[in-house]
Amino acid sequence: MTYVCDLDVEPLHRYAPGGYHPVQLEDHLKNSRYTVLQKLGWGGHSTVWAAKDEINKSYVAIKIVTSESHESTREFEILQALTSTPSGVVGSRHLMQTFGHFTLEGPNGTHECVVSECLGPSVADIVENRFDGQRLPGRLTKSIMKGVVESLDYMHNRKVVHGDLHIRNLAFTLPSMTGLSEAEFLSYVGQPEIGPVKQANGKECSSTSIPTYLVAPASFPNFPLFPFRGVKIGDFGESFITTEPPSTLRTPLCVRPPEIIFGETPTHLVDLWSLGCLIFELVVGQPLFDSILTTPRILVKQMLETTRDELPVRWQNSWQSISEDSAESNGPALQEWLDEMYFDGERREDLSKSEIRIIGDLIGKLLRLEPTRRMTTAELLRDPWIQGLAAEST
Ligand SMILES: Nc1ncnc2c1ncn2[C@@H]1O[C@H](COP(=O)(O)OP(=O)(O)OP(=O)(O)O)[C@@H](O)[C@H]1O
Repeated sequence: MTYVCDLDVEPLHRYAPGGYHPVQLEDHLKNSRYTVLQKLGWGGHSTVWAAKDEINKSYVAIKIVTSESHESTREFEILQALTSTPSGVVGSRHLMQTFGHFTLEGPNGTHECVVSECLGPSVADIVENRFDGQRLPGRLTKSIMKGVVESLDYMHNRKVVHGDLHIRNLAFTLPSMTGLSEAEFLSYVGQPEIGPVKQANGKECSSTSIPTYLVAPASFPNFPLFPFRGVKIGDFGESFITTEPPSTLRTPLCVRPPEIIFGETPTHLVDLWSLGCLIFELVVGQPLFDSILTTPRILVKQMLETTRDELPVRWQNSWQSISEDSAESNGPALQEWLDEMYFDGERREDLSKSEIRIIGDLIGKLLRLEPTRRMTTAELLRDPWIQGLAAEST
């Protein structure tokens, strides 16, 4: 049976045994402790909902993982270990707070659920929707950069690797929602927009595995960028402890570190590569490496051109087998590319030429093909320019 819905959201075929749990607004979860009010988003392995916590009279995010995926317990344990530190500790301030986890039985199986703080729109969403796909003001960019470096340093000191760092996984911190009425909360995050699910022949949906309607992710129409409360790193679904690395990572291709492309076991050094890509995209408003229709071959060629590094010897055999032509460098090198992209005469240019030089130098030290040659977060935090930045948070 084929089902259709006019909303362009999570794929309907994933509402099947092993897949997503069919959630409807006003559903009560965990013995009625939580009431679902709005959808926050969805990913390859979960749908995420804003819910009222009837005990604490506050609002939380509940990530309901597909029933075939059992990684959320690990995600919860990592998050809890990271955020159990008092909130004043530098580094932990910029990590999503987590409150608990539970399991949910449904027509598609048993789903693990993680309860965490409700965050606002992602940095990518704000750039797209508020700044017309351009770039954030330089002051925010620098503050976010400092917060992310502090957080990564905090995580790496605790032997935790994020594994999926990019601007879609950075979300703006919301003001406190405790004590707000449901109507006030919804006026803030946005009223739910729903699209009915029908059978392809127009008949009503008859399967219990499939929701009767899908919900668009919250649009946060009244989200004020100022006063700026900082951003937090979310989505710890790929995170791991350095002593228990996975065999690979599912980081989006355009920010995937070269060692993952060449099949090496991930280490904390993957986050340093991703940080270099993230800083470039934050500053410029556009990803460093092509994100559309890219392939590992195109990507590695761009990495060689941009970094002007030699490919480590141990990867050269596999590179020969995937590259059709020689890897000669004919594109712009990193600093040249950063200058060209930042001072393009079309977008906001409120960082100075000397700041762009410093940022280019730091990105260059992170984007080393040989993972062990990358600048560490401890070294970044000793950099005088980084030290002079303020990471705003509440
Ligand atoms: N705590 C939160 N507050 C607000 N929105 C959230 C929160 N957690 C997740 N979201 C939203 O839900 C989306 C999906 O969450 P997340 O990326 O954690 O899911 P995922 O299944 O691990 O995704 P993928 O595996 O595809 O990366 C996010 O992009 C974000 O828009």
